[in-house]
Amino acid sequence: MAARINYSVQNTLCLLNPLNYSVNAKTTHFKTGLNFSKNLIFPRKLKRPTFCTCAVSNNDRQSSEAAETFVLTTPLYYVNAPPHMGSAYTTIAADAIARFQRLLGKKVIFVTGTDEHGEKIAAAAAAAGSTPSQHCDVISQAYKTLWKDLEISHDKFIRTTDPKHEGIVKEFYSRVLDKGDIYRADYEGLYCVNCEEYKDEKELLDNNCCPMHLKPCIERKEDNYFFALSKYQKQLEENLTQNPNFVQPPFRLNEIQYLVIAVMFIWCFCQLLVQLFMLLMHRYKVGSKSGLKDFSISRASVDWGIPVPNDNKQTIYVWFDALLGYISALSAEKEQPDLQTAVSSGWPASLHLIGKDILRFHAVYWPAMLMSAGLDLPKKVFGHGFLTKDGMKMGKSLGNTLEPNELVHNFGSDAVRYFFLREVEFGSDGDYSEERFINIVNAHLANTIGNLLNRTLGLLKKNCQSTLVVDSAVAAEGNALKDAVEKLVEKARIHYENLSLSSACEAVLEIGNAGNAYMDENAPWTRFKQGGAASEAAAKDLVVILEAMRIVAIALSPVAPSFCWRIYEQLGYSKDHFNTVTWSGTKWGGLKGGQVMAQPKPVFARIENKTELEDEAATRKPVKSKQKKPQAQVAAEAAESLISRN
Ligand SMILES: Nc1ncnc2c1ncn2[C@@H]1O[C@H](COP(=O)(O)OP(=O)(O)OP(=O)(O)O)[C@@H](O)[C@H]1O
Repeated sequence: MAARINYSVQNTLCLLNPLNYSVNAKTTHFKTGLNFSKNLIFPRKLKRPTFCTCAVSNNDRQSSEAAETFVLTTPLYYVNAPPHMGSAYTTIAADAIARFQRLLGKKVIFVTGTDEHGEKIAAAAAAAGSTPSQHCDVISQAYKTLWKDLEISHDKFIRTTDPKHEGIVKEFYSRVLDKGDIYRADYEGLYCVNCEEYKDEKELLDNNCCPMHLKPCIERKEDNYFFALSKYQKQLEENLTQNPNFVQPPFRLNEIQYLVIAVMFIWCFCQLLVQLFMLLMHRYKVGSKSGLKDFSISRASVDWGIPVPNDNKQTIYVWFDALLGYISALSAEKEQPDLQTAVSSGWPASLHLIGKDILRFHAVYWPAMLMSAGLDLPKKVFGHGFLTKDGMKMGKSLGNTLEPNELVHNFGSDAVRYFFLREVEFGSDGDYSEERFINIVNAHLANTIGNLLNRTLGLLKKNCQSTLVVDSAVAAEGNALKDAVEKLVEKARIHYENLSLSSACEAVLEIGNAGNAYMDENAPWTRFKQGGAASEAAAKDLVVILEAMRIVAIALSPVAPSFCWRIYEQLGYSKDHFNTVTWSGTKWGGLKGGQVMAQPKPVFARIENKTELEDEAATRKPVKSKQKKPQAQVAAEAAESLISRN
C-alpha cells in the first residue's frame, strides 16, 4: 500500500480514549535432575530412521476442517517502484509468523499482494513510457519473483486491478452508501501526491513539506465523496477499550497515550471553548464534537482507479480500494465472488502486519469502514518499525533503498531472513550494515549451529559409524542439556506467539550455545580415545547434542527454512518428513537408537568478509596461481579440519 503517511497516527488515535495496554509473557519452568542411563547398547544392525515418534505427529497438522484458521496479511505494496528491503522486511516477518502458525497445526491463509491504482502509479507508468496496466504487470511480477527468492509461503497474492477485487470494492461502496455514510462535499487543502492524502497543515514541515517524503504538498480543491468517519468515533473508542490488544506492539499505543495526556488536556479545554461559542451562536454541526474527521474517498482528478458506482467522473480513493484487498484475496482463484462469499472464506483477519507508517489506515479508517458495512473487525493490527538509512525511513519515494535481490543473490535467503528478524527487534526501527550482517550470520548460523552439527556428525562418523547408539530419550535421562533445551524451546514458542521474533531467534540460538558448551565440557573426542565406559558415555553425548540440533531445526524453521531443512537432512530425515513436522516435534526424544545420520557436510557456508580478506591478502606473500575455491568447499574444509583436530 502506498505509504500514505502516518506521522499523524498520533493525531488521529490520540483523539480516541487513552487506555492502559500491557502484555504479560508467561514462562514455563521444567524440573532439572541428573541421572544417566547405564545401559548403552550398540545396535547390531544399522537402520534408517523410523518415524513413529513425536517428531511428527500428524495429529498436530490438524485436518483442515478441524483446524483453527489463522488469516495473516502484509500490506498490499504500492507498485510505484519495485520492492526494496523495507517491503521484504514485512513479508519475511509475516512468512515466519505464518510458518510458525502452520507448525502449531492451524489452517493458515497468508495474504500478500500489490496495490495498483492511483495518481502515483499513473505518473510512474507515464515516466517509464508504458501504460499503467503494463507498468503494474511488470512491478507486480517483481514482487512475486522476490517473494519466491525469499521463500515466502503466501497462500494468496491479490492485485487490486484484479476484476474480482473491483467487484467487491463496488459492492462494499454501495453498502456504505446505503448506510448513509457517504456524502458529497467540496474539499480544499494541501495534498501530498506521494501519500495520496490531504494533510493537516500542522503535520507539515517548512514550505509545506511532507515529513515522510520531504516534498512540498500542493494546494488542491476538489468536489469529492466523503466517508463519515466521525460517526464511528464512539464505536472505535469502544473497540479499543474492549480489545486492548487490538493495536500492537503495546508501546506504540503507550507512546500515543503519553502524548494524549497533554493533547487531551488541551483538546478538552479547546472543546469547552468551542462548545461555549456554539451555545452562544446557537449552532451545532454534526461531526464537530468528534476528534475524527471525515475523509474523502474519491478523486475527481485521477483516472487510474475503480470508478465510483453511479459517477464515472470520479474514481475511488486508493486506500478505500486497497484495504478491501484483504477481503477479496480470500475468495477462490478465478471466482467472481460477491462480498459475502469472500467474507465467508476466512474473514476476519487474525493479524494485519504493517509498517508504522500506515497504522492510522488500519487501526482507524479500516475498522470504521468495516463497521459501516456491518463486517467484523480484524483481530489484531501490528505496526512494526522502519528499516532506516541515515536515520530516514528507507522508501521508494525517497529512493534511499537497500536492494533485496542483491542481498539474496550474495548471501542466500536464509541469511537475509535470519539477519533482519534476529537483528531488528520487531516493532522498533533498525539500521543495516553489511559488516554486521556478515558477522551475525557467520557467528550464529555458520559457527554456533552449523559447526556444532558438523563436528558432532564428524565424531559420530569416526567413532560410531554415523549411527546413534541409543534413543535420545534414554541418552538424556536427567541430562542438564536436555533440561536447558526444553526450557529454551518453550521460551522460543512464547516469543513466536507474542510476535517477538528476535527473541524467538535468540532462544533458539541459546540452544546452540548450550550444545557447544556441553560439547566442550564433555570433550567426547578425548573420551572416545579412553575406550570402555568413557567411550560409551561419549557416544551418548553425541546423541544428546544431535537431538538438540533436531529441535533447533524445527524451532528455527519459521525463520530460516532451507537452513533448517539442511540440518534435518543431515540427521537422516526425508523432505516429506520435514514438511510435515509440527511444533510438538520439538519435544525431546525424536532421535532413535540405530538411526543413521547423513555424511557430514556444512549446512551454512561461511560468508567471506571482503575487508577481512583484503587485509589478509595485503599481508600474505604472493601465492602461485591458485584457483579460488567456492565458499561451500572452503567451509567444508574448515569443518573437516575442526573434526580432525578434535
Ligand atoms: N523502510 C521500511 N522499513 C520497514 N518496512 C517498510 C519500509 N518501507 C516500506 N515498508 C513496508 O511497506 C509498507 C509500505 O508499502 P509501500 O509500498 O507504500 O512502500 P514505501 O517504500 O513506503 O513507499 P513510498 O516510499 O513510496 O512511500 C510499510 O507499511 C511497511 O510494511
